[in-house]
Amino acid sequence: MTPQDWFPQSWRTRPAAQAPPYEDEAAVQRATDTLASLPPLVTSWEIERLKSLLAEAQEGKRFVLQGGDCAETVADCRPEPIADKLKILLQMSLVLVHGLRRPVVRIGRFAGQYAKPRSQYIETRIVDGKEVTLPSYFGDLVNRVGFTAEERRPDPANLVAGFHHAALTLNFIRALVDGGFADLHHPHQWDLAFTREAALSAELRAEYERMSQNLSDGMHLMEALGEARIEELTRVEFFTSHEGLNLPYESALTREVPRRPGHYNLSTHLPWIGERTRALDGAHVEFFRGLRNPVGVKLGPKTTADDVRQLIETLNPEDEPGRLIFITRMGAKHVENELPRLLEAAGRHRVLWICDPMHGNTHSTASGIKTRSFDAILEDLERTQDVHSRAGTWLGGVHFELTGQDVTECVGGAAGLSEEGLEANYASPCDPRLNYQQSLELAFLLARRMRGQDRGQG
Ligand SMILES: O=C[C@H](O)[C@H](O)COP(=O)(O)O
Ligand SMILES: C=C(OP(=O)(O)O)C(=O)O
Ligand SMILES: [Mn+2]
Repeated sequence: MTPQDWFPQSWRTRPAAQAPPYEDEAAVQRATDTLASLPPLVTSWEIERLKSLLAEAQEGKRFVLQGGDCAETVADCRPEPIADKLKILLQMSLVLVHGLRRPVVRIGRFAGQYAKPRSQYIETRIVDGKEVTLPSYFGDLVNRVGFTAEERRPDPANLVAGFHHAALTLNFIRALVDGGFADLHHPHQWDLAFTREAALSAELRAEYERMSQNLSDGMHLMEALGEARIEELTRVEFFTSHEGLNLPYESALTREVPRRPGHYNLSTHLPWIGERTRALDGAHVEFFRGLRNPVGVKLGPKTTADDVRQLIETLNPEDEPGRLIFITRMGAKHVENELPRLLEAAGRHRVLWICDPMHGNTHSTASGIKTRSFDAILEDLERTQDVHSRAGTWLGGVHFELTGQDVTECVGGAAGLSEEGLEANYASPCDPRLNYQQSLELAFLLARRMRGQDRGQG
């Protein structure tokens, strides 16, 4: 079960891209020793269950909704942002269940999405008239976003602090879900405070209310008829995911478990490898190949057919169902040119294709604010769907950077957020997220379109 020559630390023999510039290796070792001694965040049972659901998504029987912050922060480890994130993911999943007539697998980018790869390792700003250069912000697992030498110093103590905040986040999510917060019979409970205010257009609000009423009526009818699948359709589960970037952290939480072969990364259900760290001979691919978790790999427009074939060969040599996810993030302009050859290269191997329409569509405004346009995000999704449907492959999910809060980070959407409006509430420490309304609107547009395509095929 454990691949040849692999052990949780075997990645150390390979070059690790994006490794934080820690100054005190002994302090890193102390932090990882602490992590290795603590109880894990998730269990192998949950991981195997997710893998079986992903296997069904590969076959076109389910759809995956993966979303959350670009960079989680310990400052936002508070009840409202966490509950609002669950609510928007629940609302979106309801729209998708209704539109696609398929169960949706909900996977948060949360409870550990604290490590960020960066384009530049250093950042220069003018402070009090002087040029100051400091390390970039690499996520709260490494340093802090504030622009002082102390905050930007990679501090190994953040590895343990990040783990504790991931545990608090997950504990709250589990309590909410187990306590009935996410019960599909009562979708009105998930309304965000501002749903009834101006945040949703009247048209979308009416459509959402009609749909949740229909769904709720339908469920009660199915229950009355003793429909067996109702339990399956209404059971709400959340799984966690994050970029498995910081290998000292990830490997400290990778363990053998009683009664199952192999090693599990018990820091999350679904770790993924980022676009910047997927080198075939690099440390991340080496580490991931030995995990029993399902694993994701981000694929950008420069990915070659050969990369795809070798990633499949290295990460899923036995073609295990539900094991390998390719998260394509081409950018609206590149999808049609670059995606078809990757689908062809994967051939008949078992892969779950998910579209991340965020990371290929980032640009900066003239005043230097990072943003994404709603239209480009939608276009990326639509083109990706079209390429899949022409190739006869199933687009099995979507991956968004989003928040349940009313931020102003991406432009466009029904409310017509303009570049001038971005500064009103731009809160992300890294990439721009869809706000509540933009997220729900996208779910509606996607569900309508996929339903139309389904009808067209049927
Ligand atoms: O989330 C993805 C990356 O960490 C992010 O896009 C990097 O942003 P940068 O190009 O500003 O470094
Ligand atoms: C770093 C990320 O994306 P990518 O690796 O696709 O650039 C991310 O999803 O936050
Ligand atoms: Mn991002």
